[in-house]
Amino acid sequence: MSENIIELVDISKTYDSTEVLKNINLYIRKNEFLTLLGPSGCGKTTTLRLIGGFEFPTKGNILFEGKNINSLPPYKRRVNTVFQKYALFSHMTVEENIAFGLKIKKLDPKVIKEKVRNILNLVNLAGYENRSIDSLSGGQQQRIAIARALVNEPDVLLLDEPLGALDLKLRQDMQVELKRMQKQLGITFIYVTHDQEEALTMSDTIVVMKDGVIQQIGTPEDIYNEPKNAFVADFIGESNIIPGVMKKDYLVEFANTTFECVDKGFGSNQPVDVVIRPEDIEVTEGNTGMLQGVVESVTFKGVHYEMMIKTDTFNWMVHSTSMHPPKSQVGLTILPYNIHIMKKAVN
Ligand SMILES: Nc1ncnc2c1ncn2[C@@H]1O[C@H](COP(=O)(O)OP(=O)(O)OP(=O)(O)O)[C@@H](O)[C@H]1O
Repeated sequence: MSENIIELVDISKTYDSTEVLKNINLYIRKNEFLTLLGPSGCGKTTTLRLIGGFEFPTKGNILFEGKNINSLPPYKRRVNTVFQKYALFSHMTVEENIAFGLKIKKLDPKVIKEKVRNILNLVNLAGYENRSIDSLSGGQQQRIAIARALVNEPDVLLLDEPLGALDLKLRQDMQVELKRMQKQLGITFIYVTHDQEEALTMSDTIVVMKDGVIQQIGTPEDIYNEPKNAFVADFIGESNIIPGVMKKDYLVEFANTTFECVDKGFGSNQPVDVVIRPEDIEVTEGNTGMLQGVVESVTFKGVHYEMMIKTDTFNWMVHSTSMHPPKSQVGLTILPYNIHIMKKAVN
């Protein structure tokens, strides 16, 4: 048996002659926390709905533990879903909401009570059995929605922007809690978000999508440090993206200057995108550095200063813990391993 729990093989999905998923190949390992990340409309929810069985692929195969489940209805898949709108039954108590699926399965009432108690412990809402849904905060309701899915002990939990409606502080707390639950229960989580920070915080694997095409699959570190193209680099964090030309091995030209870089084997005279993170540019005072510029603006961001620095050819965004005042002359230095050479984005 493969260690992949779910495999999407050459999946395409067309709605009214528009192809919204284009040849998706994705292998999801048992017990991993995998996140589908991308801008609105890129096909994240559609991918999740295909896995849940709420939609069927136009082309390709979906495998569960190696077996084709293309035509299996949702209730026969060992998969549960938590949607953004939690869809709890507001006229029922917490216990009735969580027990709903178990009652349908005709489990012994004593077993149901025990399971509800355990799952409420897990989501840190022990003793909430008899509370009405209306009396709970948004964050508590969301935890009940998660508890209701988890109590069925699915092998895979699909989560579609489950924290989207919560405010920032609560969202961050819930991110930590969700991750803890996932590890504790050993369930495979497939998580949809358009929030890059959320994806970086929680995931074992991130799948970056754009216009129905997978742009990159990797660990958060891979995606952040080695983005495959300018789209991924820009989406995953603020970056300086400059058109450049690979001159020959280890040399790239951009901003009218030739820089040493780490060779990617793209060949000579290739047009490329050069991506440089704001925190990877060193700023020094006066007529110094590899490029010379003038500070246009400074914004205090709490941990660092964000400076916009204008050189002859480009406006650079720089993050630094030391501040250089507006209008001051500065030098910029970029080390070879901080110069990321990218292919153009795929469509
Ligand atoms: N039932 C449908 N009929 C027609 N088009 C659809 C249907 N469902 C989704 N689409 C289209 O498919 C594309 C992908 O939608 P999807 O909901 O998967 O994107 P998403 O990445 O989840 O976006 P969001 O973050 O906004 O939810 C969109 O252009 C959407 O309009």
